[in-house]
Amino acid sequence: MMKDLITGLQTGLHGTLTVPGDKSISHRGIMLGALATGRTVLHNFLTSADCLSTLQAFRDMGVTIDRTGTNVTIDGVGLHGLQAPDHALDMGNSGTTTRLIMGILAGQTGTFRLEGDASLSQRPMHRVSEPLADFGANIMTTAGKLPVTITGTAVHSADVQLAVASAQVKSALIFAALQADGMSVIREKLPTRDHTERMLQAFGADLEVSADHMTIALEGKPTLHGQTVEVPGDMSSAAFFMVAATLVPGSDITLKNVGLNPTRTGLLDLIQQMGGNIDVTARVSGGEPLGDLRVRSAQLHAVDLGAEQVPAIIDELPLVALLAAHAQGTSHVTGAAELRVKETDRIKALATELGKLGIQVDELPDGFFITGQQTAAVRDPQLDSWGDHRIGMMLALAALQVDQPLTLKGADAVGISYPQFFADLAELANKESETSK
Ligand SMILES: O=C(O)C1=C[C@@H](OP(=O)(O)O)[C@@H](O)[C@H](O)C1
Ligand SMILES: C=C(OP(=O)(O)O)C(=O)O
Repeated sequence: MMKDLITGLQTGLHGTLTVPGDKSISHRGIMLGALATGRTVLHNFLTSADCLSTLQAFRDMGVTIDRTGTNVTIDGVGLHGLQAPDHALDMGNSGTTTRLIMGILAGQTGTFRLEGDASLSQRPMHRVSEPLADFGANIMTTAGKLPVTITGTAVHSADVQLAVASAQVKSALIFAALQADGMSVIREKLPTRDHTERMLQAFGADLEVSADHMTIALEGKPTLHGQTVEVPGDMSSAAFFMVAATLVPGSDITLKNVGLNPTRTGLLDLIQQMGGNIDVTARVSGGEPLGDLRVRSAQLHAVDLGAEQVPAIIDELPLVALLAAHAQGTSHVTGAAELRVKETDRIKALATELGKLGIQVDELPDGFFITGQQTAAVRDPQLDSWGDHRIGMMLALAALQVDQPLTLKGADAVGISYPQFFADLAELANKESETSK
C-alpha cells in the first residue's frame, strides 16, 4: 500500500492518546495462558498481526481462545498439553512468536513445523536452537533459519550462558527450563526486557532473578495458574509520538497508561538526556510499572549510545536516528549490530530512506552516526518502509517537518505492531487521515 504522508506540519501535535497494548506482554499472555491450568483473561491485548500470529498458532495447537476486540480469554491446557497440528504453524512476520514457541515446543509431545514470511525466513533461528540443545531439545533448522522442525522430547534442566543480548532467546530457554525436572540457570549477556520473568512469577512459577538482573534460576514443572492480565500501553508504540512531539515545535501531548518497565524505557531516558521535555506520572499495576507521559517540544543536543544501553531501546533505534538528525552536533550509535537482523537490516534501511530526505547517515557495522540539523534538499520523495513496521512509522514522522509532498510505499507494514498508527498520528496532528492509494 502506498500512502501520502502528512508533511509541513506547522502547528505541532496536540491532544491525549492511549496507545495500544504492549506487543511483548500480549504474546506472552497467550503463551502463559495456554500453559497454565484454568482460565486466563487478557485486557487490552494488542490486536496487531504479530500478536494474532501467536493467538492463531495456539488455537492450531488445540487451545481454546476467545477474542472480542482487545479482550481475550484462554483456557489453559497445562505445561505439556499442546497438540501437534497436521499442518505447519504460521509465524507470519513475528520473531517473538517463533523464538518463544521454539522453547515451548521443545518439551511437548509430537512434531511441529514452523514457517514464516519472506522477511522472517531470513532471520537467525540457530541462536535459539543451539542453546535449546543444552536442554536436550531436538530442533532442525534450515541452515539456521526457518522452516524449523521441532520434535518434542523430555527436556532436562541446564545451566546456560547466553551468547546474544536477546529477550527472545532468554525467554525460549526459560520456557524449556519450565518443562524440565529440577533447577535451571540462565545467564544473560546484558539485562534484556524481563516480561517473561515477571509474568511467570505472577502465574505462580518458582523463579528468581539476581540483583544485577543477569541470572535467572527457575525450578521446572511448576503448576501455572491462569491470571487476569491488564496489558499496559506499548512503550515501543508510544515512542513514535514521544519523538514526534519532541521534534515538531509547538507540540504538547499526553500519552496515557504507557508501560514503564525499566528494561523498556531507554528512549525516554535518552530523550531526557538530549534535552527533551517529558513529564512522567508513574504507578504500578499488575506487577508492571506504567504511567502517563506529557511530552512537549524541545531543542535537542547530540548523544552517544553504546552496547550497554541497546537492549532497553532496541526497537526504538530507528527513532534515535531521527532524533539525531534534528539535534545539534554529531550523535553516534554503536553496539547495535542486532539491528541488521530485525524485520529488515534496519541500519541500511534507515540510512537509505533518511538519505532520500537529504539526511546523511554514516553506517557502521554495528550502528551509525549522524550530524544533526543538515540543510540538504529532498532527493527522492518516494519513501519505502522496506516492509518493516518500525521503519515505516519512523519515516512518517520524518515527513512531518518536510515542506513538500512525500509518499510511503509498504505503509501497511505498520499493522505488524500498530494497526491504527496513521489514524492516531492524524488525530494528534489535527489532520484528516491522508488518502491511501
Ligand atoms: O522478547 C520480546 O518480546 C522482544 C524482544 C526483542 O527482540 P530480541 O530478543 O531479538 O532483541 C524486540 O526486538 C522484539 O520486538 C520483542
Ligand atoms: C523486532 C521486532 O519484532 P519481532 O522480533 O518479534 O519480529 C519489532 O517489533 O521491532
